[in-house]
Amino acid sequence: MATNGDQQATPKPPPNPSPLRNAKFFQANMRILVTGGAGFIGSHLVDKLMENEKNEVIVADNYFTGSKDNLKKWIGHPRFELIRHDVTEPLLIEVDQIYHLACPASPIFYKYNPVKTIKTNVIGTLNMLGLAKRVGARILLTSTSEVYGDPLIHPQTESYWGNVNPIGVRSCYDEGKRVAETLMFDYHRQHGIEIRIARIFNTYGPRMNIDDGRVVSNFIAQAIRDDPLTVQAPGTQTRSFCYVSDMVDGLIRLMQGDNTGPINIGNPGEFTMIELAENVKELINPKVEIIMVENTPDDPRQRKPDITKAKDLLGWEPKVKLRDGLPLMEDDFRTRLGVPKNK
Ligand SMILES: NC(=O)c1ccc[n+]([C@@H]2O[C@H](COP(=O)([O-])OP(=O)(O)OC[C@H]3O[C@@H](n4cnc5c(N)ncnc54)[C@H](O)[C@@H]3O)[C@@H](O)[C@H]2O)c1
Ligand SMILES: O=c1ccn([C@@H]2O[C@H](COP(=O)(O)OP(=O)(O)O[C@H]3OC[C@@H](O)[C@H](O)[C@H]3O)[C@@H](O)[C@H]2O)c(=O)[nH]1
Repeated sequence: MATNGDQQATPKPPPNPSPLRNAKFFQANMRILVTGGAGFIGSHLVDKLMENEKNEVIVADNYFTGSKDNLKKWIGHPRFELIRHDVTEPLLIEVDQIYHLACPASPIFYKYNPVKTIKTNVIGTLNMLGLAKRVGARILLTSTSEVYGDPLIHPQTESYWGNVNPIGVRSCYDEGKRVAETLMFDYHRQHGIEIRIARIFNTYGPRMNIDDGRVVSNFIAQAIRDDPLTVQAPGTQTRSFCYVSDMVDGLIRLMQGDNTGPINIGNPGEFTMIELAENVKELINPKVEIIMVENTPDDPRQRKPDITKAKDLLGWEPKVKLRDGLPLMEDDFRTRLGVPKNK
């Protein structure tokens, strides 16, 4: 273990912000870009940012795993703009803040085209840092608990450097995010860019793609369809699940605060995948079967955030327990699948 990134930093003063920030006739006080804003977390973040009438929100998304449907209530709103854009290409706009989320997050999707995933993480982050540098914007990267790989310390603190396979099938994502974090700190140290890094732990909630492939969405869709819940062997591997409203609150606090991070944002409540399946069965469909299926390579065996930094520096901790969050997601999945509760 060694010192954390933000302790090593000797930041230069940030470049001048865009003159638009203080322009007399500028409609909104804060123009915010959300890359990946048509996705699961991004669209909930947009909802929250749009609640503030002083915010103007621009979403840039290539719709690989996201959808315009997630943003339909904002399309046509005067403070909202949606751009079909791939972050591996430069983007020339004027903004004050950048929430950089664009990247497929479900293992099935990020492994589908690994070269594109690593380009999104590396070239996409370079492009967004270039934009931040040109206009003097503050930029937040949604990094991941996957930077800890298959962690050898538990729970994971931000000072842990991780245990990552650099040539494995998950590397396009976890090594990609690690390079993205490096780029963030190099732009911070070399160019004085204001950076924020969130290390997000498994997040769930309404609007996840039904066939997203991640465990919570899989189990809920399976329970509603009366299909067996597919626990991947051995089933004793653990994850800690954060409800999306808590996640969005944490991201906004990090962006608005004074700390570069990296800061873990996640819910420390830890469950084995067998326990998660049992909870879904009990809450959603007591008749459903639980089966064991084959796992994929390099699946991390344990994962739980130490959130001391988030509590101390952001005054943040999650409020929604798993057993309260699952039914909220069930309602959304039932509506989209067209299967009412008492069919
Ligand atoms: N949900 C989680 O559990 C979790 C955990 C850790 C980190 N994260 C990070 O949070 C962010 C959002 O995750 P999510 O769960 O909302 O995933 P998601 O797949 O629902 O959303 C990702 C969005 O990025 C867009 N996108 C992908 N590649 C792009 C590209 N090249 N150019 C432009 N847009 C692109 C997708 O179309 C989608 O709208 C990601 O950066 C992910 O790595 C999520
Ligand atoms: O149907 C399933 C799907 C998954 N699983 C298991 O559930 C666990 C979680 O798998 P997920 O695919 O939901 O997500 P992972 O935790 O592996 O990766 C996630 O981590 C954090 C983020 O960066 C990303 O959203 C994603 O990479 C794994 O142990 C997996 O083997 C099942 O038991 N059954």
